[in-house]
Amino acid sequence: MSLVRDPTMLAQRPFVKMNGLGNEILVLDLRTDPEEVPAAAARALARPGVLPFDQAMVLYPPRAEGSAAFVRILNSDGSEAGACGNGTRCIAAYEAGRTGERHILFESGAGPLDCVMQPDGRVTVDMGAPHLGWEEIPLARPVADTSAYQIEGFAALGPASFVSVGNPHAIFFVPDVAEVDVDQLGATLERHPLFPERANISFAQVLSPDHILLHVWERGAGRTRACGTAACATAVAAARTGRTGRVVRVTLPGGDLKIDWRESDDHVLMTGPVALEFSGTLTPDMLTEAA
Ligand SMILES: N[C@@H](CCC[C@H](N)C(=O)O)C(=O)O
Repeated sequence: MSLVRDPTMLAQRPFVKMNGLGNEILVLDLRTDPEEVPAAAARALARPGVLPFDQAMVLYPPRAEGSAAFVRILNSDGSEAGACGNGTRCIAAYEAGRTGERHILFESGAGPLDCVMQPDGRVTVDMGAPHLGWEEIPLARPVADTSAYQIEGFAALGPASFVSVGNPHAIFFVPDVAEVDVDQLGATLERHPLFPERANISFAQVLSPDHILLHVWERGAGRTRACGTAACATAVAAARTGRTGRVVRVTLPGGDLKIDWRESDDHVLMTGPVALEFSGTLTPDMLTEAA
């Protein structure tokens, strides 16, 4: 990979714009000619009127046998994320479209991502086992019970549950998500001192033991129409606290995901639709913030 950090080095590279339940995903396939994507280039591309996205999934040459690509995930603010469920489903569909493969493996900073194309066009991704210890999430100080912890100053929300599925999540179970000011609370809690790496903030309403309504404020991207890892983390938190079973439907503003926290190996499986929007070529003016 080049060490040159001039964002315009990425000009003339192809891009594909996709979405998973309205979670806006930009795919940059740099496998044939790898190049660094600086944070400034990600921020420039994500600007309104350019290629607004929630996450960019950047594909690099595989490092392990059997893997299609090593994936780097960038939020629209240029920060790096360890995991992105909807983005992973999008790149699986992209790769399936390119190769005809139905079973695709990627590698990410958080570990392997095993994806399967379903006959109905939906994509399932195995997000691995959740991490529940306070150091793994991570939290700034020891919390004995990460399934229910009252954050000082937020008593009205009740206790939060913390889960990492390769990225940090805090989940609040509330009686009515429509009553929650997601933008104000999300922006404040994302940067709460309890989260040394910031956090994705979810507000969940349990409708029944197998159905959850979810609104999410994403770290590094703000309020989004869907967040796959938040759906996984919320399903784990809900099952852990006895609110639901281990298989749930999670309804987000952009649509439904099926989450299965598999008992046999503790892995979380996420299934949902993806959409291909358009493709094109990056130009220098897209890649510079001053443009
Ligand atoms: N939209 C994603 C989550 C992306 C990463 C997140 N914003 C973070 O910084 O951890 C998903 O579908 O999981």
